[in-house]
Amino acid sequence: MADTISNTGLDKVGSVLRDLEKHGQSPWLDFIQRSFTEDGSLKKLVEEDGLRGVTSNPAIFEKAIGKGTEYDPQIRKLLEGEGLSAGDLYEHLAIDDIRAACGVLYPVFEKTKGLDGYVSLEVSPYLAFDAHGTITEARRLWKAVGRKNLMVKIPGTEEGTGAIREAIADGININVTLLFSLDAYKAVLEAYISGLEARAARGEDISHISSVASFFVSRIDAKIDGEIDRRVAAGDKDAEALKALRGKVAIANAKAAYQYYLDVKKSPRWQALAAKGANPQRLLWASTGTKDKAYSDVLYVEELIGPETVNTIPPATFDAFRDHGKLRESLTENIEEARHVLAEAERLGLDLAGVTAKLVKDGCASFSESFDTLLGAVAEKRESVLGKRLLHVTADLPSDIRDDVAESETAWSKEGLVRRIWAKDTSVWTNGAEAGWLNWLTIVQDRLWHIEELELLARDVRSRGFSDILLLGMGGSSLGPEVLAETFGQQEGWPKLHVLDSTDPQQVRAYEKAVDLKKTLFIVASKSGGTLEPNILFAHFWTVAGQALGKAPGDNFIAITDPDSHMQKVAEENGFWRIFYGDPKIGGRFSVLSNFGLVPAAVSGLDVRKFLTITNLMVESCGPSAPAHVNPGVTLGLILGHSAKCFGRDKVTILASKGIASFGAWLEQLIAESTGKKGTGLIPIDEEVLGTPDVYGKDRVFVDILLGDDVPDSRLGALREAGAPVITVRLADKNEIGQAFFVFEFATAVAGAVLGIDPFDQPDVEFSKVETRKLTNAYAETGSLPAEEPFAIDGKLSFYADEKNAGVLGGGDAVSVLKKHFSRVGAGDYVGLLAYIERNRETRDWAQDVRMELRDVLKVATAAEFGPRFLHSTGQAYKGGPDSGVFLQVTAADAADVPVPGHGFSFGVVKAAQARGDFEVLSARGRRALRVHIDGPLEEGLKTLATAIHKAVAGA
Ligand SMILES: O=P(O)(O)OC[C@H]1O[C@](O)(CO)[C@@H](O)[C@@H]1O
Ligand SMILES: O=C[C@H](O)[C@H](O)COP(=O)(O)O
Repeated sequence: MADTISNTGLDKVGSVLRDLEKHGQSPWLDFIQRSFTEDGSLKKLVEEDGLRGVTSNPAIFEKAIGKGTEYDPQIRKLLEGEGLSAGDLYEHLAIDDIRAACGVLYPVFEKTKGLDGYVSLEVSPYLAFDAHGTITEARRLWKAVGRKNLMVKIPGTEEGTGAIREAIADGININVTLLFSLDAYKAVLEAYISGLEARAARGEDISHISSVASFFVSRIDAKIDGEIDRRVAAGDKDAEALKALRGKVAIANAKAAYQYYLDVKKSPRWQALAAKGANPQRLLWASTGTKDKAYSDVLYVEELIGPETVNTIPPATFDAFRDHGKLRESLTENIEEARHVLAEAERLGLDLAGVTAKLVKDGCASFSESFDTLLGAVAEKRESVLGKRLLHVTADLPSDIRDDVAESETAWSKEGLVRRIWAKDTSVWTNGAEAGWLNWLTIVQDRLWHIEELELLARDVRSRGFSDILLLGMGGSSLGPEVLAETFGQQEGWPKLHVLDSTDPQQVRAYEKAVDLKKTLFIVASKSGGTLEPNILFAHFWTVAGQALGKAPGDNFIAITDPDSHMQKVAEENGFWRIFYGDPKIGGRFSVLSNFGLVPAAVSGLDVRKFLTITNLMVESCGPSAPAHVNPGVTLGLILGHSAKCFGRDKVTILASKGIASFGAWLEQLIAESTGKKGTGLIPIDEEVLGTPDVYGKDRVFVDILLGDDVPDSRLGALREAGAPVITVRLADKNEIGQAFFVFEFATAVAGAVLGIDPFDQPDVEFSKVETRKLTNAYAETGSLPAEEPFAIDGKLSFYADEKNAGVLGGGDAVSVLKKHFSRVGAGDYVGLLAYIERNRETRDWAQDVRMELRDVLKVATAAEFGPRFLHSTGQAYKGGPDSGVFLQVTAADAADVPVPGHGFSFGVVKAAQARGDFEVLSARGRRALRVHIDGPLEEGLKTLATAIHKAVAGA
């Protein structure tokens, strides 16, 4: 079938199409395309064939916009300014086309006094079963197109029917689409009439409202004929009677609908409306292209000609009818025969009601599919036009994972899961409390609307001449700011941002020394406001800043916290300079694009408006109108989720370019705390140096986050060849880091859906907090932590474990205990080194050396973490995730302690209690956990421990 009208025959005098008018039927065209309107072809049809209207649908727009390059210049232009989504772009293009066609048809509209000259634009097919969504969209489109000769197309589903009534009462012209059954048509006509009545009752004019009921024809025959053929082939006893119905049922059904129309028109109820100027809702024959080549190619035009009707004819049929169509008033012919056909169909069990009901469903689904394809094509064009303004996610996957992910993308599209995420539909996850944690989806736009607050703050901070900013917070309140501080560095003329997320006394002192206390702006960041660390860090720095300044330092303190939190009270009571609020519907690890990341960004001199504007491009890329297969957040999430769930590849190994190296620490929390629960989840592995394929098991997926033109580590090639999945996330420059935050947030939500968990809670973190609280309370009461007994001692190293672990590890020297511990590591496990010591360059190097040796010898994934920082990050997964972790906790005697003002304990005590609380929960969860405590100087103890580990695993 031709996609466009050929102009052959246009020169013929007296087009037969024009003569349809003599029978009271208006020919409309079931087709729209920009070039066709622009080059005058549409106008020619109006002038020479008497064309009186145009209809479009998602499948038609898919062909027009989704294919070829005709619309590319406009897409490029539209994307020059603000960041539009695929859905926004489609709507701009479609509305322009509809308006242009409305312009061509307007003379017809005027000449026929509003009877004809309409152009139809369909509401999103995704809304077919959503009454509220449909009416909202119908109103929006009516306004956006702004043409009197527009008809908004609404499906005649049950939900659509309610919207139709409202739209008519509003005075919007409606083309009801996807009508197959007489019953649905009756309901729609009732909606039209009652809509008019409602409007008339309000004393409003009803004479300008126009509506058509699009009754689909050929699709019915295609279905019924298929069933007939199937039964005949199966040797049905009624084969002959069935064959006699082939190609007849759809037309008979249409004729029955027309009879109903005539009856209603005669009714007193209609007459009353007619007296007020109401126009009848004409029947429009849709789906009139012949689908079965055995039939005449003009069957569904020739057989449905009658007064007060419309036939919207597809291009090829239009040409064919012009060429050899015959005119006669066929619609009112042989009504009895039509009734007989319908009765026969019923007698023979062809189930017209069932077929038409299914056709509605299938019709909605297939328009949704076309819309997906269309939006997908637009999204791809958008991505290519935006080019380096967007980060790019690509993946190199082994075929089994690739196929699985592709299948899942199709399922995600079919089930509308992207839109359901945006609609906060909890059934995407566990039907739990997820809806209360989804405002991160819209926070970028929200913050852009309030950007002046942040810009004002930035100006004020700059004018006050601070030298440093010290942010005190944990997890989601610190890791995002830390990425910003490390990625962008100190901005010229702005204070330097430091982030402190530790209770280690040495570390606290080190930060205190690193800043000029008199010229430092302190940010206390805690969403809940109740987290222990920011509260005690506040107590300490409030005291030392006060001492340095010689007065209460409230003017140098800012709080970022959720409304009504304990921290808000603290800030108010102490006269903080400013308080900024978080959104309580965003969890900590999803909060970096809220004030928790933006306030530190603004005060350290980053251009937050630019940052958010760039980030918003990615929000749109992952938006509700970006179908699964072109949605980078979905692709990323599905790969991560499926690799773990179906292929045992649950160690997400993060590699990052030097310029954005700290991103991994933020990503670790997001992935681990979100997915690591109920015995499942993804285990992030950050900062491992790449090795050769032989040091890896089959439990890895690699995520390579590259900046600019950085080339991937050459060793990745060998891993890829060895069958490891490799995802590349490429940022054109650092300013796209906000896009990286968002795309991983979206991906994590998707991976959570794949894993069947609630990605927004953190059930196991709470337990170690409880254990810690018990211990600090005990200390405050008794002046010491409860005594504990090592099960083995070797010089300055003492070993602790629960009874079960101690039983397995036995006594002996350090090497033998460690040997037994690491001998429990098997394929698919990971080793977690959990160090409750100061985190500085030297200790990080130490931990890195030890973990790399363990990785290379044991050939398993390794994590090197510092407490209590990781407690608010990967700690959740270590306790609640898969039982594949083998942990070595490292604690040490503090060289010097720092008291916590106003509390009966010190930082050293808190850190010790946190380590013990953490260890108790690991043990209670049955994990393979060993604690080694270092007495004496730390550096020496770490060396001894590293040597013991080396010996323990040598030759393993
Ligand atoms: O911002 P808050 O409430 O102090 O919490 C800090 C961190 O602690 C956690 O609740 C885990 O303990 C994280 O989810 C969060 O990011
Ligand atoms: O309004 C027009 C309908 O969307 C169209 O006629 C459907 O035709 P089809 O059945 O050929 O897709």
